[in-house]
Amino acid sequence: MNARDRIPQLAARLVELRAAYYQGTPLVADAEYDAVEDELRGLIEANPELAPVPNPLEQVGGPAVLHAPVRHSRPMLSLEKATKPEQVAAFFDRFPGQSVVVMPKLDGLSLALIYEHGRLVRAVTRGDGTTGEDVTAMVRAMADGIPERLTADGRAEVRGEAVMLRSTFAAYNTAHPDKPLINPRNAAAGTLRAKDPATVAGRRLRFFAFDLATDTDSADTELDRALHTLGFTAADMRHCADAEAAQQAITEIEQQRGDLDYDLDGAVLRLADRDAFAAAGTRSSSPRGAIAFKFAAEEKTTVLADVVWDVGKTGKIAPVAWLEPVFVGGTTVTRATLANQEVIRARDIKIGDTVLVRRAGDVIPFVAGVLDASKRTGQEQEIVPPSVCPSCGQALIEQGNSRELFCTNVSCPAQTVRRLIHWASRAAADIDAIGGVWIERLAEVGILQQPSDFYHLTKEKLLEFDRIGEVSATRMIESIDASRQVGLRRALIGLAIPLASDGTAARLCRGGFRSLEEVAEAGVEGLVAVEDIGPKVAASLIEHLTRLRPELERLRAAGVSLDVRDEDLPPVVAAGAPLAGKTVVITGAINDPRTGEKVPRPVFQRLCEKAGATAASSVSANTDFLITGAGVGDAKLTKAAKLGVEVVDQNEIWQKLIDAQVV
Ligand SMILES: NC(=O)c1ccc[n+]([C@@H]2O[C@H](COP(=O)([O-])OP(=O)(O)OC[C@H]3O[C@@H](n4cnc5c(N)ncnc54)[C@H](O)[C@@H]3O)[C@@H](O)[C@H]2O)c1
Ligand SMILES: [Zn+2]
Repeated sequence: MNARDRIPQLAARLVELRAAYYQGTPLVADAEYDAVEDELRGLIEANPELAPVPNPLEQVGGPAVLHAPVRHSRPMLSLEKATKPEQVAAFFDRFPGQSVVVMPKLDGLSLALIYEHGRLVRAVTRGDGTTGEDVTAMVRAMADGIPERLTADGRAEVRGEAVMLRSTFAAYNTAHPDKPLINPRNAAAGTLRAKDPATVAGRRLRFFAFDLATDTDSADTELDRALHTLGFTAADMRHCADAEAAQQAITEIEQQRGDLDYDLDGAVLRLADRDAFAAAGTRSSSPRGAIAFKFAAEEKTTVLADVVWDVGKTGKIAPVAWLEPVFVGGTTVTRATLANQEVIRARDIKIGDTVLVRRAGDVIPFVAGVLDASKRTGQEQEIVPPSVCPSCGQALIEQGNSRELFCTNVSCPAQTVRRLIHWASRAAADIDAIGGVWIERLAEVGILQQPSDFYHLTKEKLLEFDRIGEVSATRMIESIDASRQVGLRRALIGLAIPLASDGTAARLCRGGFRSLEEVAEAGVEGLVAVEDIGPKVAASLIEHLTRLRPELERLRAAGVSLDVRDEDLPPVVAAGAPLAGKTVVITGAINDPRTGEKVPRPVFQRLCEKAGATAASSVSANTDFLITGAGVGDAKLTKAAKLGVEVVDQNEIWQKLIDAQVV
């Protein structure tokens, strides 16, 4: 199609997509929307005379269909996009000698907060950039990080992004399987659009500031200091003197992306000095003093080709989406979880649908829902949960609010394979020379049925298989031999007992149990006496360890150690322990300052414990120190500041550990 026809078509599509998006019902994922914008931009650049009037690329946001319109004192604009280092360098060249801040481009919705004589008088959405909507009441009710009063005279306008934290989003969806939110951005927009805070309980938002204008010059001209002094949490700004430093900061933000508690879709570069930013002025739809560097999309749409019900190691039967391959979150995804039948029902997902796939951070790829049901052709098929186990045929049972399905047949073949694979996994016995495919094969022919069977495999038996040669057979046997030292904690993990987590196994070791048999004999009362082990977990442990008693005996007979290992014992507190009596929370990446080597967090935690500290997993009023490594998320720091918890850099702690000869 020629540009003359294509341009108006793309322009109309943009208008349509924006309208839907700003209404809170996007029709496509952002990546697809951006592709339409990019194509249109490219065509107009090549054919400027064909630019549509009006040109949607020079307009901001969505249509102003607003209940309570408020005109902005100055437009709320988009940002010019950059994808290449050259564009970052060009930005620096435009502003020689200026300091630039690089910060995450938060994926929420922008708000303008207006303060008069130090009081919050109005909170307004961006709207079409010229006119926004008054959302003051909902912002007051639902958003954290927005002070009601400021020590600022005259008029002050703070702009920033209201986001739903990923943790809030996840907690809400767990608590409301029947009315799930599709992604944090949409959820934030929907929350502020609600008429009544009661209908959106549990959906709190957080505000991060990135812009400030005042009509007096009392505030600092440096943006982040000024925002901080006023009592705002600003977007995490890093000062960069040149393009190279900025590129480095962008890379860092992208690497941290998975560890942060909010979605971000890029990094923003902006002149650090407020006056310089204002003086740089604006283009039709973006300020000149800032650009946005885009990251790879964490959400894309693709076709749901099929749903397969997968049998897990504890017998849970979970729906797995088979997808047309899609590049999202940095990899090609072909499988994603659909969680359970309630999620499928609540999100109204059918086979053949174009679905939104989300892969953010370390979370397993997830089918978030169907964006545009009008794409349906009528050929889509209902996803029907099985009534019997796809592996053994036993009738399934349903459990819990989300009606999870379970096969309770202990000799179910699929479960057997899953359990064997789990026993061999790194967190458990770590038999790394035998992969899942071989475990499945050995289980099929009946040689492997339970963990103890690994220890009766011989090289001769393995060599009977066509595709196992001398070298791999030797490696397999060596790997099995090494795993005999598995010990109490990892053996318990390897047995995959429902409700018992890796943490449970660690707590039992620290609680003084010396062997798996001792745990099995302790009774429910004996186990709940251990800190942080509840009655349900204890009951499950006793039930399953009693059932597994003969297997424990077989493992022992095969020379497998089920005794506690030294490294899992409660730490011996060093004399003159420098952290005695302190409760600490560790966050960020930890590196040994003497070697610069990365130190896994559990290892560092153990060192702190040896120095007398008690480690906790989240910051509370009881925390003495928040120990920070590299790349710490704002959420924890903010919480620490709020609770008056002292924030201590890892290097200070390392010094104490070194001085006390703990390391
Ligand atoms: N899926 C869809 O159909 C659809 C439709 C329209 C727009 N979109 C998405 O919306 C976005 C485009 O919106 P846009 O062009 O209005 O915005 P933009 O990408 O140009 O960015 C401007 C916005 O970034 C936000 N922001 C976040 N952190 C910031 C920071 N640290 N400093 C400054 N601003 C910050 C502000 O809210 C500001 O309004 C794109 O990501 C696009 O994919 C999607
Ligand atoms: Zn089964």
